[in-house]
Amino acid sequence: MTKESYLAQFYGKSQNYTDIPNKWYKEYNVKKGLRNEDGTGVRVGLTRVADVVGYAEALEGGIQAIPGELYYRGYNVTDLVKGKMGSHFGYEEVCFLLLFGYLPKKKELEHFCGILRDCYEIPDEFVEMNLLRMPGKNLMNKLQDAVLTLYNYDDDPDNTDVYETLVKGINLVAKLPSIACYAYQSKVHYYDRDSLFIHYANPEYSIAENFLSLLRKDQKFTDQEARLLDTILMLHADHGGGNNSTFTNVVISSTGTDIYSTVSASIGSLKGPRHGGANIKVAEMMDAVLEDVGGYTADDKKLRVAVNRLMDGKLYDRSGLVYGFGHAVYTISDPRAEMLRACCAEVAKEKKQQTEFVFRQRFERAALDVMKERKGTALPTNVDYYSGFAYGMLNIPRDLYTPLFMCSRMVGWVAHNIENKLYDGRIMRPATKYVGENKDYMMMEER
Ligand SMILES: CC(=O)SCCNC(=O)CCNC(=O)[C@H](O)C(C)(C)COP(=O)(O)OP(=O)(O)OC[C@H]1O[C@@H](n2cnc3c(N)ncnc32)[C@H](O)[C@@H]1OP(=O)(O)O
Ligand SMILES: O=C([O-])CC(=O)C(=O)O
Repeated sequence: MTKESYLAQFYGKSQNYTDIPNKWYKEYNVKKGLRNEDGTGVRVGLTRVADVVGYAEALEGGIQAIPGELYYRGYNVTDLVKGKMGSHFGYEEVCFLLLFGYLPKKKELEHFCGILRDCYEIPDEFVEMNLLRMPGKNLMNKLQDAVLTLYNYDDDPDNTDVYETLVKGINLVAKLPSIACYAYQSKVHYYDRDSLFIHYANPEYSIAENFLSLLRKDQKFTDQEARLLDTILMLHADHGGGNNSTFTNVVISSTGTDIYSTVSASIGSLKGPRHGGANIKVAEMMDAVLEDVGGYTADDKKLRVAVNRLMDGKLYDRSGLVYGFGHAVYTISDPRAEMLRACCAEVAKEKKQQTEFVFRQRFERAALDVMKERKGTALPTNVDYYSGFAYGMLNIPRDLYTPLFMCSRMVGWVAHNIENKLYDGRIMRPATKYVGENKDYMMMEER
């Protein structure tokens, strides 16, 4: 027998000793996934950073489904997105709002943008040693690694004072888009065998403009493209304290560890396909669906069959999931998906990608119908369903979909980290119930 087959044998045998029957969770009142019976999340904190509204309390008890809304520091994100139209870039304004709690005056925003832009530059040796010499085949893993390495570039990395956390956090918000681009160029060069180019960050640019300029060989982009990316960044900047990566952030930070360790853990969480990693899964799933149904002209019946095949684990990754649908808080709709759908409709016209967009909408309708029929409850389209489509129209490669989500969410992680340090501060330490038996140790020869 090989070593591996011994391991498989031990693993098989272990099931007799380690099983936890499902009914015990109910018996011991354990909230699986930190969820209540009705699917709502167990309350683990108080926040004034953002409000994710997906249901109301019904008069007769329980919850009532309502259209989703998202507020940053009390401002509806829809209004924030509308408010920047034709004037400033909105992501920086949202960063200010999330970090400081109020909308900046013009001068305040200018100063804040100046501070951010002063942090864009990445030291040459960091790029050479950590990104070019050590390319990563998955950018989220590489970015975890890069963030941990930034610890070494900080003179006082273990200082976790609130103000220091703010300063270090702003530095990360400013630097990570450039690092993500460079990590991508390195991956493309060394793993995908394509040409390498590394542009320098431009301190005149907003974060969205800077990202497009670093990514493209000719560094050119249109204002419309930068504004679309800016809107996407705004929509991903925060999602309350309960989403997995933000919760991870405060759990880790509650031990008193440094911000680099904390953020690296959040990146690991966001990578998961049931969280931020769903944006890449949607893109791959749509390729599989397109192939399965025979192209864009497939009728609605074929699309419904494809949804059923996905749910039965017979198509794509066999997980049974239709990526880009369902949410832990939103019931009827995710406001970010609604906004992104509208943005995509507009840009698809200009980019002549209406065939793809119409197909995506038709698949969405088929998925919503089939999932409602099979699950008995509506599962909403979530932010990840249209974000990848929008990135695609900006010629942003798939490798960068989840990293872009991460770059945007960094500010939310920092804001919640600070809030938690200020107003909770206690080490997170929930409990588990031991449900095994205690046994007397047996000497080797007695077993
Ligand atoms: C930025 C973000 O993180 S947004 C979410 C991105 N993730 C995805 O798009 C991945 C697909 N979606 C999912 O996996 C889930 O909907 C999650 C993780 C987002 C939410 O999970 P939960 O809140 O635990 O799911 P919920 O309790 O609402 O699910 C109810 C039922 O619908 C099923 N379901 C939920 N979403 C989906 C889906 N997308 N495809 C198929 N079935 C689904 C669940 O399996 C469950 O079925 P069951 O009752 O037969 O066991
Ligand atoms: O809130 C959640 O669980 C997931 C989500 O949409 C996000 O983090 O943006």
